[in-house]
Amino acid sequence: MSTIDTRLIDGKQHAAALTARVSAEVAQLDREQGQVPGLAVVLVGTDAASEVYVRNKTRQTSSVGMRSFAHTLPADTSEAELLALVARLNADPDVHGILVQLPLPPSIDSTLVLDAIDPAKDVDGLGQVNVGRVTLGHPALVPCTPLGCLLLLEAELGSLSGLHAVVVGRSNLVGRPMSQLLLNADCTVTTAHIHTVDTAAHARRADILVVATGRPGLVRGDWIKPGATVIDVGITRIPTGSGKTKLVGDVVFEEALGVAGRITPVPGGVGPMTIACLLSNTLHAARRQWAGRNTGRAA
Ligand SMILES: Nc1nc2c(c(=O)[nH]1)N[C@@H](CN(C=O)c1ccc(C(=O)N[C@@H](CCC(=O)O)C(=O)O)cc1)CN2
Ligand SMILES: [Mg+2]
Repeated sequence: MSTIDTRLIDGKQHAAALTARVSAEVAQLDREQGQVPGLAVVLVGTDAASEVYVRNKTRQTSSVGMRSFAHTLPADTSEAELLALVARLNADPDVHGILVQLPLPPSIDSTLVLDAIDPAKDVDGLGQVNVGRVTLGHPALVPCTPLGCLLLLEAELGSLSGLHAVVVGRSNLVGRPMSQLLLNADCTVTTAHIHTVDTAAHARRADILVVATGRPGLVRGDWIKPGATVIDVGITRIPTGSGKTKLVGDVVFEEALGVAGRITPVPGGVGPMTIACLLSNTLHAARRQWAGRNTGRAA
């Protein structure tokens, strides 16, 4: 049986190209107009993975020439204290983007906090105004991970019009906005989730298969239509047996090779695009605030 020569989608390379474009635009804005975008990142508590992500975000924000404002709050911060910080950042003219790192401690209502962010500064696109705009197909600030997936798909495939996309997972962070973005890109979209009967059968019909469940090894090689493009959003750290650990996705990578036409590796696929898209969203948000408009890019 002949196998397909599966092409790896290099997320690091795509992310580096996007980051370089943002960096060049930031330098030009500073040179020509003396204006510098600012991003505030808020971390509550000491979750180890979140600390790493926030450190990477603040480092990359500074490295593209933007102002970075880091706010690290203790795990016992009250909802009212966090809402007060968000209100201060909403009112701060040097802050054009606000990101509250998730997950928040269970004592804090994430929805309340995300909805308190000024929609014009909501560079994570997780507040109800931007979610609603994406759903209506209107210009919006779009959540970073699904935006990164969409940019990878468009860079690899060109027009997505008419393709059948299957999204496995319906989280507010990835699955739901991903399905909406693919619908807006004129795909025929199926969203599979924990209650779906025979997810494998749906997956086998996908030209584009996006998997965002956080369940390592869920998608086997025989779930993939030969030649399909597979975007693996899952990132789970698992033990390797020798006291060491490694990162894996939701797709059994070795089984996908020879079946998928293209696939994102884990690590080095979708992950790097998340922060690059955050920088890009911050630049878009700043431009719109300076222009006196408060909407984001076309969704
Ligand atoms: N407010 C938000 N919270 C969270 C988001 C988000 O977009 N907004 N996403 C995730 C975490 N995340 C950013 O916050 C993120 C996850 C992974 C990566 C990444 O580059 N992963 C690398 C591997 C990194 C490693 O070695 O550990 C990869 O996949 O290659 C970047 C950002 C949850 N919270
Ligand atoms: Mg994201």
